Amino acid sequence: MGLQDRQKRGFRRFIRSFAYAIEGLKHVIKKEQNMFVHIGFAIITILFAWMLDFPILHWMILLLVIGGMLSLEIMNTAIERTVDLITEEYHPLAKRAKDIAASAVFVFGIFAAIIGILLFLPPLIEWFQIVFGGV
Ligand SMILES: Nc1ncnc2c1ncn2[C@@H]1O[C@H](COP(=O)(O)OP(=O)(O)OP(=O)(O)O)[C@@H](O)[C@H]1O
Repeated sequence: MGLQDRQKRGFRRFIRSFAYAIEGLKHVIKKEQNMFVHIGFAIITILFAWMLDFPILHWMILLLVIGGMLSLEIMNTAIERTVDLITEEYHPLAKRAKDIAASAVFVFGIFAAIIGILLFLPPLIEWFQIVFGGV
């Protein structure tokens, strides 16, 4: 969207904003190693949830956590790039901004891991008991 288009409204602008969002998404997937790792974990957890036949409520929690984690990582990347745009020199405030943005991902990651344990541990224990219980 050109800067001159900012005042325009309407459906075409709405659709174009989707195209720009997809452009941003493609960029982080291709260029950001952390994003690659998060997507890998997301795929593995979804496969496990499917194998363990998660109930609908557990699927909803899992997808919410995955969506939150990926969105936060994308927002962290946006903040990193904005800081890089402002300065390429070492600056304590640039460090502070990047570290704080990264800490948001870290905090969400800790809670995502706890939720993951709460969701996966009981059905995994049950699965082990069924498979190895008779041994
Ligand atoms: N301009 C800067 N001034 C001071 N410290 C910085 C600056 N840029 C980065 N840092 C510090 O270095 C760390 C790593 O930054 P770097 O730019 O290498 O990676 P990133 O921006 O965190 O992520 P990516 O590897 O995806 O670019 C930051 O978290 C921050 O602590």
